[in-house]
Amino acid sequence: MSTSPSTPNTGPESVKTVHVAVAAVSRHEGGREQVLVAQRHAHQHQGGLLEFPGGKVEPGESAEAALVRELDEEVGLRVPESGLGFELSLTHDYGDRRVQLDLYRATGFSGEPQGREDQPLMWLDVATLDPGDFPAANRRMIQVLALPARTLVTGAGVTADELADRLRGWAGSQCLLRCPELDDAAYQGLASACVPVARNAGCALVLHGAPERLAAVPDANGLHLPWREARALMERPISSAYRLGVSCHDRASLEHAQRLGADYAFLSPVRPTASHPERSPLGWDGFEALVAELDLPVYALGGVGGDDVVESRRHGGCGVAGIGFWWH
Ligand SMILES: Nc1nc2c([nH]c(=O)n2[C@H]2C[C@H](O)[C@@H](COP(=O)(O)OP(=O)(O)OP(=O)(O)O)O2)c(=O)[nH]1
Repeated sequence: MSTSPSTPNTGPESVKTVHVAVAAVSRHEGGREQVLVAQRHAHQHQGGLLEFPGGKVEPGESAEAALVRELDEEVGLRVPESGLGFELSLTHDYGDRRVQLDLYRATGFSGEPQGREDQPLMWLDVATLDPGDFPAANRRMIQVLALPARTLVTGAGVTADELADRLRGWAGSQCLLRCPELDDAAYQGLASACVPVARNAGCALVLHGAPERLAAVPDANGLHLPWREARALMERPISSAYRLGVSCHDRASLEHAQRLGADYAFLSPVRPTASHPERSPLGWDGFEALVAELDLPVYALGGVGGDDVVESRRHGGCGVAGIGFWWH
């Protein structure tokens, strides 16, 4: 699942790798993020399916320049390169064609979208995109778009006021309120105070612990199960209207999280950490080996930095989680 340059396959059944740049052209409607989606013509490769606008990168052209050109040619939008944020690069083998897809999020654009190649266009909510409507390579792209790149785990002794201070500058992230020192009553009081704080900061607030904690503070955005809670469950304990995460350390726990219908998992430790010196780090290759083949977005946790998002995604992850990179 790692990225690879668009070099030709030299194997016996040589299939050329086509380098394609695509954009999730993004807008906000009623507080929800929507992206522009087109339907591929029936005669095209992966015809009839939905796609993100974009196209092949010409020889000598950068992916960004290709996107600026394609978005104008295909959907009549003017997007400066500065309006493109890199999200993910992946390769996918369709058997008859191998594609390297570079996904960008386009936030700064002007013009009204129009299907210049007579392709139907629509704005769809990111949270409800159905990977089954898209080519297979888009599954991971959709998972990555639907989740924040960073999960900020709170440090010891957090208060609502301190959280308000610390969340400044982290809009768009997900905050995990982790307070192992608090009993349920104290946690409920703190969580209730933190819901508006996170909302004002533009962050999703995910509670940590047993499902009852979310039932007590239903305005939170989700629940993260420590492994000791997740292991005892046979099915998803909360509605799909909430985000569900699970802490995992090995393949068996990741597969269990996937069976539970989790929306994401943490996998740790990727690097050595002071908090768990007894656990041997997976390293990025170990991380990749565990998440490959899974159909579950996984955050890299343990000694990772806020800038390791691209590294995580290069190794099959959806982003990074941690305390150290934002709390200290
Ligand atoms: N534009 C776009 N292409 C995608 C997505 N997902 C995905 O697998 N692809 C694949 C389908 C195609 O094999 C390739 C894009 O090629 P293209 O649209 O420029 O060219 P094409 O195959 O339609 O036409 P041709 O020039 O090969 O005849 O990338 C996506 O979301 N958007």
